[in-house]
Amino acid sequence: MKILSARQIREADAYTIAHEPVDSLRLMERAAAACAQWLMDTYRGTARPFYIFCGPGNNGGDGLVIARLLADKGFNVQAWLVAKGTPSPDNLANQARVPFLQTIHEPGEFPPMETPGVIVDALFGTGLNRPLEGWTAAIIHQINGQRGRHDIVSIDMPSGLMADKSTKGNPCIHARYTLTFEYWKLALLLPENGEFAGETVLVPIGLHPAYTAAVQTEYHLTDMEMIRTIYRPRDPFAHKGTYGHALLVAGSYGKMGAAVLSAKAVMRAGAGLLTVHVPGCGYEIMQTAFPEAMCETEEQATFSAHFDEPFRLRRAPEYDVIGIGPGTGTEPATAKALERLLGLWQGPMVLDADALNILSKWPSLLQLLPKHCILTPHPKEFERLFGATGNHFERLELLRSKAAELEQYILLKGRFTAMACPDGSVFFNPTGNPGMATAGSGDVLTGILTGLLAQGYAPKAALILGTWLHGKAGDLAAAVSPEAMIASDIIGHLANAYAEIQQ
Ligand SMILES: NC(=O)C1=CN([C@@H]2O[C@H](COP(=O)(O)OP(=O)(O)OC[C@H]3O[C@@H](n4cnc5c(N)ncnc54)[C@H](OP(=O)(O)O)[C@@H]3O)[C@@H](O)[C@H]2O)[C@@H](O)CC1
Ligand SMILES: Nc1ncnc2c1ncn2[C@@H]1O[C@H](COP(=O)(O)OP(=O)(O)O)[C@@H](O)[C@H]1O
Ligand SMILES: [K+]
Repeated sequence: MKILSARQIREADAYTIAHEPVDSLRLMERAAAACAQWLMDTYRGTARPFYIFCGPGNNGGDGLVIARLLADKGFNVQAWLVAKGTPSPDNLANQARVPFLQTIHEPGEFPPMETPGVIVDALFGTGLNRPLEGWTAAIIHQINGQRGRHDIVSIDMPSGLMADKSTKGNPCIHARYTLTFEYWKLALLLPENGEFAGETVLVPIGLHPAYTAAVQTEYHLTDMEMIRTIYRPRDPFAHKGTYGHALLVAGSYGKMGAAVLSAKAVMRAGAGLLTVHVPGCGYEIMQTAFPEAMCETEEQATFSAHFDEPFRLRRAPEYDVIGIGPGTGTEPATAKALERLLGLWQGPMVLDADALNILSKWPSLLQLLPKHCILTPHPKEFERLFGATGNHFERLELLRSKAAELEQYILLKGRFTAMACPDGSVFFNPTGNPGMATAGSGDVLTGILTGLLAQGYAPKAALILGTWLHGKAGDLAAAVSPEAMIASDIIGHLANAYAEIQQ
Protein backbone atom coordinates (compact mmCIF):
# COMPACT_ATOMS: atom_id res chain seq x y z
CA MET A 1 0.00 0.00 0.00
CA LYS A 2 1.43 3.35 -1.01
CA ILE A 3 2.00 6.12 1.51
CA LEU A 4 1.32 9.51 -0.04
CA SER A 5 2.52 13.00 0.87
CA ALA A 6 0.06 15.81 1.68
CA ARG A 7 0.65 17.21 -1.82
CA GLN A 8 -0.11 13.84 -3.45
CA ILE A 9 -3.26 13.48 -1.33
CA ARG A 10 -4.48 16.84 -2.63
CA GLU A 11 -3.75 15.61 -6.16
CA ALA A 12 -5.68 12.36 -5.50
CA ASP A 13 -8.57 14.46 -4.23
CA ALA A 14 -8.52 16.72 -7.32
CA TYR A 15 -8.10 13.74 -9.67
CA THR A 16 -11.13 12.01 -8.12
CA ILE A 17 -13.25 15.15 -8.41
CA ALA A 18 -12.27 15.51 -12.10
CA HIS A 19 -12.37 11.86 -13.20
CA GLU A 20 -15.03 10.06 -11.15
CA PRO A 21 -16.51 12.65 -11.53
CA VAL A 22 -17.83 13.81 -8.16
CA ASP A 23 -18.14 17.32 -6.77
CA SER A 24 -16.05 18.28 -3.77
CA LEU A 25 -19.09 18.68 -1.49
CA ARG A 26 -20.19 15.15 -2.27
CA LEU A 27 -16.68 13.79 -1.63
CA MET A 28 -16.68 15.52 1.74
CA GLU A 29 -20.10 14.00 2.46
CA ARG A 30 -18.74 10.54 1.60
CA ALA A 31 -15.66 10.92 3.81
CA ALA A 32 -17.68 12.28 6.71
CA ALA A 33 -20.36 9.58 6.34
CA ALA A 34 -17.67 6.89 6.71
CA CYS A 35 -16.46 8.57 9.91
CA ALA A 36 -20.00 9.01 11.27
CA GLN A 37 -20.64 5.32 10.64
CA TRP A 38 -17.48 4.35 12.53
CA LEU A 39 -18.47 6.61 15.44
CA MET A 40 -21.97 5.14 15.55
CA ASP A 41 -20.68 1.56 15.42
CA THR A 42 -18.08 2.22 18.11
CA TYR A 43 -20.16 4.24 20.55
CA ARG A 44 -23.70 2.98 19.91
CA GLY A 45 -25.37 2.02 23.16
CA THR A 46 -22.99 4.05 25.33
CA ALA A 47 -25.30 7.10 25.43
CA ARG A 48 -22.21 9.28 25.22
CA PRO A 49 -22.70 12.74 23.74
CA PHE A 50 -20.53 13.87 20.81
CA TYR A 51 -18.62 17.16 21.15
CA ILE A 52 -17.44 18.20 17.71
CA PHE A 53 -14.79 20.90 17.18
CA CYS A 54 -14.58 22.22 13.62
CA GLY A 55 -11.80 24.31 12.07
CA PRO A 56 -12.00 26.69 9.08
CA GLY A 57 -10.92 24.34 6.26
CA ASN A 58 -12.21 21.13 4.77
CA ASN A 59 -11.24 19.16 7.87
CA GLY A 60 -13.70 21.42 9.73
CA GLY A 61 -16.14 20.77 6.87
CA ASP A 62 -15.91 17.04 7.59
CA GLY A 63 -16.67 17.77 11.24
CA LEU A 64 -19.77 19.78 10.29
CA VAL A 65 -21.09 16.93 8.12
CA ILE A 66 -20.38 14.38 10.89
CA ALA A 67 -22.32 16.60 13.34
CA ARG A 68 -25.33 16.76 11.02
CA LEU A 69 -25.32 13.02 10.25
CA LEU A 70 -25.05 11.99 13.92
CA ALA A 71 -27.78 14.44 14.95
CA ASP A 72 -30.04 13.12 12.15
CA LYS A 73 -29.62 9.63 13.65
CA GLY A 74 -30.78 10.91 17.02
CA PHE A 75 -27.43 11.11 18.81
CA ASN A 76 -26.76 13.86 21.33
CA VAL A 77 -24.44 16.23 19.44
CA GLN A 78 -22.92 19.63 20.16
CA ALA A 79 -20.72 21.32 17.56
CA TRP A 80 -18.49 24.36 17.68
CA LEU A 81 -16.82 26.31 14.96
CA VAL A 82 -13.46 27.47 16.20
CA ALA A 83 -13.63 30.72 14.29
CA LYS A 84 -10.25 31.81 13.03
CA GLY A 85 -9.53 32.42 9.39
CA THR A 86 -11.71 32.47 6.30
CA PRO A 87 -13.74 29.28 5.91
CA SER A 88 -13.29 27.14 2.79
CA PRO A 89 -16.33 27.16 0.44
CA ASP A 90 -17.33 23.58 1.38
CA ASN A 91 -16.96 24.41 5.05
CA LEU A 92 -19.21 27.45 4.63
CA ALA A 93 -21.83 25.47 2.72
CA ASN A 94 -21.99 22.92 5.55
CA GLN A 95 -22.14 25.49 8.35
CA ALA A 96 -25.55 26.47 7.01
CA ARG A 97 -26.78 22.88 7.43
CA VAL A 98 -25.95 22.59 11.16
CA PRO A 99 -28.56 24.75 12.93
CA PHE A 100 -27.18 23.92 16.40
CA LEU A 101 -23.64 25.10 15.50
CA GLN A 102 -22.07 27.42 18.05
CA THR A 103 -18.94 29.53 17.67
CA ILE A 104 -15.90 29.82 19.91
CA HIS A 105 -14.28 33.23 19.45
CA GLU A 106 -11.66 33.00 22.21
CA PRO A 107 -10.22 30.33 24.54
CA GLY A 108 -12.36 31.67 27.43
CA GLU A 109 -15.44 30.39 25.59
CA PHE A 110 -14.25 26.76 25.75
CA PRO A 111 -17.37 24.71 26.64
CA PRO A 112 -17.70 22.80 29.95
CA MET A 113 -18.67 19.36 28.40
CA GLU A 114 -19.64 17.88 31.76
CA THR A 115 -21.05 14.52 30.65
CA PRO A 116 -18.31 12.06 29.66
CA GLY A 117 -18.51 11.78 25.90
CA VAL A 118 -16.58 11.71 22.65
CA ILE A 119 -14.65 14.74 21.42
CA VAL A 120 -14.37 14.79 17.63
CA ASP A 121 -11.33 16.77 16.54
CA ALA A 122 -12.02 18.24 13.10
CA LEU A 123 -9.87 21.36 13.51
CA PHE A 124 -7.05 20.78 11.01
CA GLY A 125 -6.12 17.95 8.68
CA THR A 126 -3.66 17.59 5.83
CA GLY A 127 -3.93 21.33 5.06
CA LEU A 128 -1.97 22.35 8.17
CA ASN A 129 0.90 24.37 6.78
CA ARG A 130 2.62 25.79 9.89
CA PRO A 131 2.79 25.01 13.62
CA LEU A 132 -0.25 25.95 15.65
CA GLU A 133 0.32 28.84 18.00
CA GLY A 134 -1.43 31.44 20.14
CA TRP A 135 -5.18 31.12 20.29
CA THR A 136 -5.43 27.89 18.31
CA ALA A 137 -2.66 26.26 20.37
CA ALA A 138 -4.59 27.23 23.53
CA ILE A 139 -7.70 25.38 22.25
CA ILE A 140 -5.56 22.29 21.50
CA HIS A 141 -4.24 22.32 25.09
CA GLN A 142 -7.78 22.71 26.43
CA ILE A 143 -9.00 19.73 24.41
CA ASN A 144 -6.01 17.63 25.52
CA GLY A 145 -6.85 18.58 29.11
CA GLN A 146 -10.10 16.61 28.65
CA ARG A 147 -8.37 13.31 27.77
CA GLY A 148 -9.18 11.56 31.02
CA ARG A 149 -12.89 12.30 30.81
CA HIS A 150 -13.67 12.00 27.11
CA ASP A 151 -12.43 9.86 24.25
CA ILE A 152 -10.81 12.02 21.59
CA VAL A 153 -11.29 10.94 17.97
CA SER A 154 -9.34 12.88 15.35
CA ILE A 155 -10.58 13.17 11.80
CA ASP A 156 -7.93 12.44 9.15
CA MET A 157 -5.02 13.72 11.32
CA PRO A 158 -4.65 14.73 14.95
CA SER A 159 -4.84 18.53 14.63
CA GLY A 160 -1.35 19.97 14.84
CA LEU A 161 0.37 17.03 13.15
CA MET A 162 1.73 17.59 9.64
CA ALA A 163 1.51 14.64 7.27
CA ASP A 164 5.11 14.64 6.12
CA LYS A 165 7.10 17.02 8.30
CA SER A 166 8.25 16.75 11.87
CA THR A 167 6.03 18.50 14.41
CA LYS A 168 8.19 17.48 17.37
CA GLY A 169 7.42 19.74 20.33
CA ASN A 170 4.53 21.55 18.58
CA PRO A 171 1.02 21.70 20.06
CA CYS A 172 -0.99 18.73 18.84
CA ILE A 173 -4.17 16.90 19.73
CA HIS A 174 -3.46 13.65 21.54
CA ALA A 175 -6.16 11.33 20.23
CA ARG A 176 -7.38 7.92 21.29
CA TYR A 177 -8.32 7.12 17.69
CA THR A 178 -7.50 8.75 14.39
CA LEU A 179 -9.77 8.03 11.43
CA THR A 180 -7.46 8.72 8.53
CA PHE A 181 -8.72 8.91 4.96
CA GLU A 182 -7.75 6.37 2.31
CA TYR A 183 -3.94 6.46 2.81
CA TRP A 184 -1.54 6.22 5.70
CA LYS A 185 0.44 9.42 6.24
CA LEU A 186 4.13 9.19 7.05
CA ALA A 187 3.77 11.09 10.33
CA LEU A 188 1.33 8.47 11.62
CA LEU A 189 4.03 5.78 11.27
CA LEU A 190 6.88 7.51 13.12
CA PRO A 191 6.80 7.09 16.92
CA GLU A 192 7.54 10.70 17.86
CA ASN A 193 4.61 11.95 15.75
CA GLY A 194 2.38 8.90 15.44
CA GLU A 195 1.92 8.57 19.20
CA PHE A 196 -0.47 11.55 18.99
CA ALA A 197 -2.77 9.55 16.73
CA GLY A 198 -3.50 6.79 19.26
CA GLU A 199 -4.90 3.89 17.28
CA THR A 200 -5.08 4.74 13.58
CA VAL A 201 -8.07 3.44 11.64
CA LEU A 202 -7.90 3.61 7.85
CA VAL A 203 -11.19 4.87 6.39
CA PRO A 204 -11.65 4.28 2.65
CA ILE A 205 -13.40 7.23 0.98
CA GLY A 206 -13.27 6.01 -2.61
CA LEU A 207 -10.47 8.14 -4.07
CA HIS A 208 -9.85 7.28 -7.71
CA PRO A 209 -7.83 4.01 -8.05
CA ALA A 210 -6.17 5.19 -11.29
CA TYR A 211 -4.36 7.96 -9.39
CA THR A 212 -3.20 5.55 -6.68
CA ALA A 213 -1.97 3.04 -9.24
CA ALA A 214 0.07 5.61 -11.16
CA VAL A 215 1.53 7.75 -8.39
CA GLN A 216 5.21 7.23 -7.55
CA THR A 217 6.24 7.03 -3.92
CA GLU A 218 9.23 5.79 -1.97
CA TYR A 219 7.14 4.84 1.04
CA HIS A 220 4.94 1.76 1.36
CA LEU A 221 3.04 -0.07 4.06
CA THR A 222 3.10 -3.87 3.87
CA ASP A 223 -0.35 -5.30 3.21
CA MET A 224 -1.82 -8.76 2.70
CA GLU A 225 -1.70 -8.45 -1.08
CA MET A 226 2.07 -7.88 -0.92
CA ILE A 227 2.53 -10.77 1.52
CA ARG A 228 0.56 -13.17 -0.66
CA THR A 229 2.62 -12.15 -3.69
CA ILE A 230 5.89 -12.80 -1.85
CA TYR A 231 4.94 -16.04 -0.08
CA ARG A 232 5.92 -19.25 -1.88
CA PRO A 233 4.07 -22.44 -0.88
CA ARG A 234 6.23 -25.50 -0.31
CA ASP A 235 6.97 -27.73 -3.24
CA PRO A 236 5.34 -31.18 -2.84
CA PHE A 237 8.54 -32.86 -4.10
CA ALA A 238 10.79 -30.92 -1.73
CA HIS A 239 13.45 -32.52 0.48
CA LYS A 240 15.25 -30.82 3.31
CA GLY A 241 18.00 -29.68 0.99
CA THR A 242 15.44 -27.67 -0.98
CA TYR A 243 15.04 -25.18 1.83
CA GLY A 244 18.64 -24.38 2.49
CA HIS A 245 21.24 -24.75 5.18
CA ALA A 246 21.54 -21.82 7.57
CA LEU A 247 24.44 -21.08 9.86
CA LEU A 248 23.62 -19.15 13.00
CA VAL A 249 26.44 -17.61 15.05
CA ALA A 250 25.02 -16.73 18.42
CA GLY A 251 25.29 -16.95 22.20
CA SER A 252 27.98 -16.60 24.86
CA TYR A 253 28.23 -17.37 28.56
CA GLY A 254 25.00 -16.09 30.16
CA LYS A 255 23.42 -15.28 26.78
CA MET A 256 22.68 -18.74 25.41
CA GLY A 257 18.95 -17.97 25.52
CA ALA A 258 19.38 -15.56 22.62
CA ALA A 259 21.01 -18.34 20.58
CA VAL A 260 18.27 -20.86 21.40
CA LEU A 261 15.47 -18.41 20.53
CA SER A 262 17.08 -17.46 17.21
CA ALA A 263 17.79 -21.08 16.33
CA LYS A 264 14.21 -22.18 16.93
CA ALA A 265 12.94 -19.29 14.83
CA VAL A 266 15.23 -20.22 11.91
CA MET A 267 13.65 -23.66 11.75
CA ARG A 268 10.08 -22.51 12.46
CA ALA A 269 10.43 -20.05 9.59
CA GLY A 270 11.01 -23.07 7.38
CA ALA A 271 14.75 -23.54 6.83
CA GLY A 272 15.72 -27.09 5.83
CA LEU A 273 18.89 -27.42 7.91
CA LEU A 274 20.48 -25.36 10.64
CA THR A 275 23.93 -25.39 12.13
CA VAL A 276 24.41 -23.23 15.18
CA HIS A 277 27.90 -22.07 16.03
CA VAL A 278 28.16 -21.50 19.77
CA PRO A 279 30.99 -21.18 22.30
CA GLY A 280 31.95 -24.33 24.23
CA CYS A 281 29.89 -23.33 27.24
CA GLY A 282 26.76 -23.42 25.08
CA TYR A 283 27.13 -26.82 23.46
CA GLU A 284 25.03 -28.88 25.84
CA ILE A 285 22.49 -26.11 26.26
CA MET A 286 21.88 -25.90 22.52
CA GLN A 287 21.81 -29.65 21.91
CA THR A 288 19.38 -30.16 24.80
CA ALA A 289 17.14 -27.15 24.19
CA PHE A 290 16.89 -27.63 20.44
CA PRO A 291 17.76 -31.07 19.07
CA GLU A 292 16.57 -30.11 15.57
CA ALA A 293 19.70 -27.98 15.11
CA MET A 294 23.23 -29.24 14.52
CA CYS A 295 25.79 -27.61 16.74
CA GLU A 296 29.41 -26.56 16.24
CA THR A 297 31.45 -25.26 19.08
CA GLU A 298 34.68 -23.73 20.29
CA GLU A 299 36.47 -24.17 23.58
CA GLN A 300 36.33 -20.56 24.70
CA ALA A 301 33.35 -18.91 26.33
CA THR A 302 33.43 -16.21 23.65
CA PHE A 303 34.29 -16.56 19.99
CA SER A 304 37.98 -16.76 19.26
CA ALA A 305 39.93 -15.07 16.55
CA HIS A 306 40.33 -18.48 14.90
CA PHE A 307 36.76 -19.06 14.27
CA ASP A 308 37.17 -19.78 10.61
CA GLU A 309 38.52 -23.22 11.60
CA PRO A 310 35.40 -24.63 13.21
CA PHE A 311 33.34 -22.83 10.56
CA ARG A 312 34.97 -24.96 7.87
CA LEU A 313 33.98 -22.23 5.48
CA ARG A 314 37.05 -22.55 3.32
CA ARG A 315 36.54 -26.28 2.98
CA ALA A 316 32.84 -26.42 2.28
CA PRO A 317 30.72 -23.51 1.20
CA GLU A 318 27.78 -25.53 2.44
CA TYR A 319 25.75 -22.73 3.93
CA ASP A 320 23.14 -20.69 2.12
CA VAL A 321 22.97 -17.89 4.67
CA ILE A 322 24.65 -16.74 7.86
CA GLY A 323 22.79 -15.06 10.72
CA ILE A 324 25.07 -13.52 13.29
CA GLY A 325 24.87 -11.47 16.44
CA PRO A 326 22.31 -12.50 19.08
CA GLY A 327 24.14 -12.73 22.40
CA THR A 328 27.66 -13.05 20.95
CA GLY A 329 29.15 -10.18 22.96
CA THR A 330 31.47 -7.56 21.52
CA GLU A 331 34.86 -8.63 22.78
CA PRO A 332 37.83 -7.79 20.54
CA ALA A 333 38.34 -11.51 19.78
CA THR A 334 34.73 -11.76 18.61
CA ALA A 335 35.16 -8.65 16.48
CA LYS A 336 38.28 -10.20 14.97
CA ALA A 337 36.32 -13.37 14.24
CA LEU A 338 33.62 -11.34 12.46
CA GLU A 339 36.32 -9.62 10.43
CA ARG A 340 37.77 -12.99 9.36
CA LEU A 341 34.32 -14.28 8.57
CA LEU A 342 33.68 -11.29 6.30
CA GLY A 343 36.91 -12.13 4.50
CA LEU A 344 35.56 -15.62 3.75
CA TRP A 345 31.88 -15.12 3.16
CA GLN A 346 30.14 -12.94 0.60
CA GLY A 347 26.69 -14.58 0.57
CA PRO A 348 23.36 -13.65 2.17
CA MET A 349 23.67 -12.48 5.75
CA VAL A 350 21.62 -11.14 8.66
CA LEU A 351 23.47 -9.02 11.21
CA ASP A 352 21.79 -8.23 14.50
CA ALA A 353 22.47 -7.18 18.08
CA ASP A 354 26.15 -7.62 19.04
CA ALA A 355 27.25 -8.01 15.42
CA LEU A 356 25.86 -4.49 14.92
CA ASN A 357 27.48 -3.28 18.12
CA ILE A 358 30.82 -4.61 16.80
CA LEU A 359 30.26 -2.65 13.58
CA SER A 360 29.62 0.47 15.71
CA LYS A 361 32.86 -0.03 17.61
CA TRP A 362 34.90 -0.88 14.48
CA PRO A 363 33.07 1.02 11.69
CA SER A 364 35.65 0.06 9.05
CA LEU A 365 34.09 -3.44 9.13
CA LEU A 366 30.95 -1.98 7.54
CA GLN A 367 32.86 -1.69 4.27
CA LEU A 368 33.72 -5.43 4.35
CA LEU A 369 30.09 -6.56 4.42
CA PRO A 370 28.81 -8.35 1.34
CA LYS A 371 26.27 -6.20 -0.54
CA HIS A 372 22.60 -6.69 0.27
CA CYS A 373 22.90 -8.03 3.80
CA ILE A 374 20.06 -7.40 6.24
CA LEU A 375 20.97 -5.27 9.27
CA THR A 376 18.36 -5.21 12.03
CA PRO A 377 19.11 -2.46 14.56
CA HIS A 378 16.72 -1.31 17.26
CA PRO A 379 16.75 2.50 17.69
CA LYS A 380 19.66 2.49 20.15
CA GLU A 381 21.75 0.21 17.93
CA PHE A 382 20.88 2.41 14.95
CA GLU A 383 22.08 5.49 16.83
CA ARG A 384 25.32 3.74 17.81
CA LEU A 385 25.88 2.77 14.18
CA PHE A 386 24.93 5.94 12.36
CA GLY A 387 24.63 8.72 14.96
CA ALA A 388 21.83 10.71 16.60
CA THR A 389 19.29 12.85 14.74
CA GLY A 390 17.11 15.79 15.77
CA ASN A 391 13.78 14.11 15.08
CA HIS A 392 12.26 10.97 13.60
CA PHE A 393 11.85 12.41 10.09
CA GLU A 394 15.59 13.11 10.06
CA ARG A 395 16.22 9.59 11.39
CA LEU A 396 14.13 8.13 8.56
CA GLU A 397 16.14 10.15 6.03
CA LEU A 398 19.39 8.89 7.59
CA LEU A 399 18.08 5.32 7.43
CA ARG A 400 17.25 5.73 3.75
CA SER A 401 20.54 7.35 2.85
CA LYS A 402 22.63 4.72 4.72
CA ALA A 403 20.79 1.85 3.01
CA ALA A 404 21.51 3.45 -0.37
CA GLU A 405 25.11 4.42 0.40
CA LEU A 406 26.10 1.06 1.92
CA GLU A 407 23.90 -0.98 -0.47
CA GLN A 408 22.41 -2.83 2.48
CA TYR A 409 18.88 -3.52 3.67
CA ILE A 410 18.47 -1.81 7.01
CA LEU A 411 15.52 -2.61 9.24
CA LEU A 412 14.86 -0.10 12.02
CA LYS A 413 12.73 -1.80 14.66
CA GLY A 414 9.73 -0.21 16.29
CA ARG A 415 5.93 -0.12 16.36
CA PHE A 416 5.99 0.29 12.57
CA THR A 417 9.35 -1.26 11.75
CA ALA A 418 10.87 0.67 8.83
CA MET A 419 12.76 -1.35 6.22
CA ALA A 420 15.01 0.70 3.95
CA CYS A 421 16.22 -0.82 0.70
CA PRO A 422 19.29 0.10 -1.35
CA ASP A 423 17.03 1.50 -4.12
CA GLY A 424 15.71 4.21 -1.75
CA SER A 425 12.32 2.62 -1.04
CA VAL A 426 11.08 2.13 2.51
CA PHE A 427 8.52 -0.41 3.65
CA PHE A 428 6.72 -0.05 6.98
CA ASN A 429 5.39 -3.12 8.75
CA PRO A 430 1.92 -2.85 10.31
CA THR A 431 1.87 -6.03 12.42
CA GLY A 432 3.15 -6.27 16.01
CA ASN A 433 2.15 -4.88 19.37
CA PRO A 434 3.61 -3.64 22.67
CA GLY A 435 3.55 -7.20 24.08
CA MET A 436 6.60 -7.73 21.86
CA ALA A 437 8.55 -5.19 23.88
CA THR A 438 10.01 -8.14 25.78
CA ALA A 439 13.52 -9.61 25.90
CA GLY A 440 14.32 -11.91 23.03
CA SER A 441 11.75 -10.65 20.49
CA GLY A 442 14.54 -9.30 18.31
CA ASP A 443 16.45 -12.60 18.47
CA VAL A 444 13.35 -14.30 17.10
CA LEU A 445 13.23 -11.84 14.21
CA THR A 446 16.87 -12.57 13.35
CA GLY A 447 16.02 -16.26 13.22
CA ILE A 448 12.98 -15.75 11.00
CA LEU A 449 14.90 -13.59 8.51
CA THR A 450 17.78 -16.10 8.44
CA GLY A 451 15.31 -18.95 7.91
CA LEU A 452 13.66 -17.19 4.96
CA LEU A 453 16.96 -16.33 3.29
CA ALA A 454 17.97 -19.99 3.69
CA GLN A 455 14.90 -20.97 1.67
CA GLY A 456 15.98 -18.77 -1.18
CA TYR A 457 13.82 -15.71 -0.63
CA ALA A 458 15.58 -12.58 -1.95
CA PRO A 459 16.61 -10.14 0.81
CA LYS A 460 13.81 -7.66 0.10
CA ALA A 461 11.18 -10.42 0.07
CA ALA A 462 12.60 -12.00 3.24
CA LEU A 463 12.60 -8.61 4.94
CA ILE A 464 8.99 -7.77 4.16
CA LEU A 465 7.60 -11.28 4.75
CA GLY A 466 9.75 -12.02 7.82
CA THR A 467 8.90 -8.81 9.63
CA TRP A 468 5.23 -9.27 8.85
CA LEU A 469 5.26 -12.91 10.11
CA HIS A 470 7.12 -11.88 13.27
CA GLY A 471 4.56 -9.16 14.06
CA LYS A 472 1.58 -11.32 13.13
CA ALA A 473 2.82 -14.18 15.35
CA GLY A 474 3.31 -11.57 18.09
CA ASP A 475 -0.26 -10.34 17.62
CA LEU A 476 -1.60 -13.88 17.91
CA ALA A 477 0.57 -14.47 20.99
CA ALA A 478 -0.64 -11.24 22.60
CA ALA A 479 -4.32 -11.95 21.99
CA VAL A 480 -4.81 -13.27 25.50
CA SER A 481 -2.42 -10.93 27.31
CA PRO A 482 0.30 -8.68 25.91
CA GLU A 483 1.80 -8.43 29.40
CA ALA A 484 2.18 -12.18 29.88
CA MET A 485 3.59 -13.00 26.45
CA ILE A 486 7.28 -13.83 26.09
CA ALA A 487 9.51 -14.15 23.04
CA SER A 488 9.08 -17.96 22.88
CA ASP A 489 5.35 -17.39 22.35
CA ILE A 490 6.14 -15.55 19.10
CA ILE A 491 7.92 -18.68 17.86
CA GLY A 492 4.99 -20.77 19.10
CA HIS A 493 2.57 -18.76 16.95
CA LEU A 494 4.58 -18.67 13.72
CA ALA A 495 2.58 -21.59 12.36
CA ASN A 496 -0.65 -19.64 12.82
CA ALA A 497 0.89 -16.55 11.24
CA TYR A 498 1.75 -18.64 8.14
CA ALA A 499 -1.79 -20.06 8.21
CA GLU A 500 -3.23 -16.52 7.90
CA ILE A 501 -1.44 -16.09 4.57
CA GLN A 502 -2.96 -19.30 3.24
CA GLN A 503 -6.55 -18.40 4.20
N1 LIG B 1 -8.10 13.82 1.01
C1 LIG B 1 -9.29 13.98 0.47
O1 LIG B 1 -9.48 13.60 -0.63
C2 LIG B 1 -10.38 14.62 1.21
C3 LIG B 1 -10.10 15.45 2.27
N2 LIG B 1 -11.03 15.99 3.04
C4 LIG B 1 -10.64 16.79 4.21
O2 LIG B 1 -9.95 17.94 3.83
C5 LIG B 1 -8.86 18.14 4.73
C6 LIG B 1 -7.90 19.08 4.14
O3 LIG B 1 -8.59 20.29 4.02
P1 LIG B 1 -7.89 21.66 3.77
O4 LIG B 1 -6.93 21.53 2.65
O5 LIG B 1 -8.94 22.68 3.64
O6 LIG B 1 -7.04 21.85 5.06
P2 LIG B 1 -7.36 21.82 6.63
O7 LIG B 1 -6.58 20.74 7.21
O8 LIG B 1 -8.82 21.86 6.91
O9 LIG B 1 -6.69 23.18 7.11
C7 LIG B 1 -6.74 24.32 6.29
C8 LIG B 1 -7.22 25.50 7.07
O10 LIG B 1 -6.42 25.64 8.23
C9 LIG B 1 -5.74 26.90 8.19
N3 LIG B 1 -4.44 26.69 8.77
C10 LIG B 1 -3.44 25.89 8.31
N4 LIG B 1 -2.42 25.86 9.18
C11 LIG B 1 -2.80 26.65 10.23
C12 LIG B 1 -2.18 27.02 11.45
N5 LIG B 1 -0.99 26.56 11.78
N6 LIG B 1 -2.83 27.85 12.28
C13 LIG B 1 -4.07 28.31 11.96
N7 LIG B 1 -4.69 28.00 10.80
C14 LIG B 1 -4.07 27.17 9.97
C15 LIG B 1 -5.74 27.32 6.77
O11 LIG B 1 -5.73 28.72 6.72
P3 LIG B 1 -4.55 29.60 6.07
O12 LIG B 1 -3.34 28.73 5.87
O13 LIG B 1 -5.12 30.08 4.83
O14 LIG B 1 -4.30 30.63 7.10
C16 LIG B 1 -7.07 26.76 6.29
O15 LIG B 1 -8.14 27.60 6.68
C17 LIG B 1 -8.38 16.75 4.98
O16 LIG B 1 -7.57 16.64 6.11
C18 LIG B 1 -9.71 16.04 5.15
O17 LIG B 1 -10.16 16.19 6.49
C19 LIG B 1 -12.43 15.60 2.85
O18 LIG B 1 -13.27 16.63 3.17
C20 LIG B 1 -12.76 15.18 1.45
C21 LIG B 1 -11.77 14.32 0.80
N1 LIG C 1 5.17 -1.62 20.60
C1 LIG C 1 5.57 -2.48 19.65
N2 LIG C 1 4.81 -2.65 18.55
C2 LIG C 1 5.22 -3.49 17.57
N3 LIG C 1 6.37 -4.21 17.61
C3 LIG C 1 7.15 -4.07 18.67
C4 LIG C 1 6.81 -3.21 19.74
N4 LIG C 1 7.79 -3.28 20.67
C5 LIG C 1 8.72 -4.14 20.19
N5 LIG C 1 8.34 -4.63 18.99
C6 LIG C 1 9.10 -5.53 18.13
O1 LIG C 1 9.82 -6.47 18.94
C7 LIG C 1 11.18 -6.60 18.50
C8 LIG C 1 12.12 -6.16 19.62
O2 LIG C 1 13.42 -6.28 19.20
P1 LIG C 1 14.69 -5.92 20.11
O3 LIG C 1 14.50 -4.56 20.72
O4 LIG C 1 15.91 -6.15 19.30
O5 LIG C 1 14.55 -7.00 21.26
P2 LIG C 1 15.63 -7.95 21.96
O6 LIG C 1 16.94 -7.22 21.88
O7 LIG C 1 15.15 -8.09 23.36
O8 LIG C 1 15.60 -9.22 21.23
C9 LIG C 1 11.30 -5.75 17.24
O9 LIG C 1 11.11 -6.52 16.09
C10 LIG C 1 10.17 -4.73 17.40
O10 LIG C 1 9.71 -4.25 16.15
K1 LIG D 1 -8.21 16.73 12.72
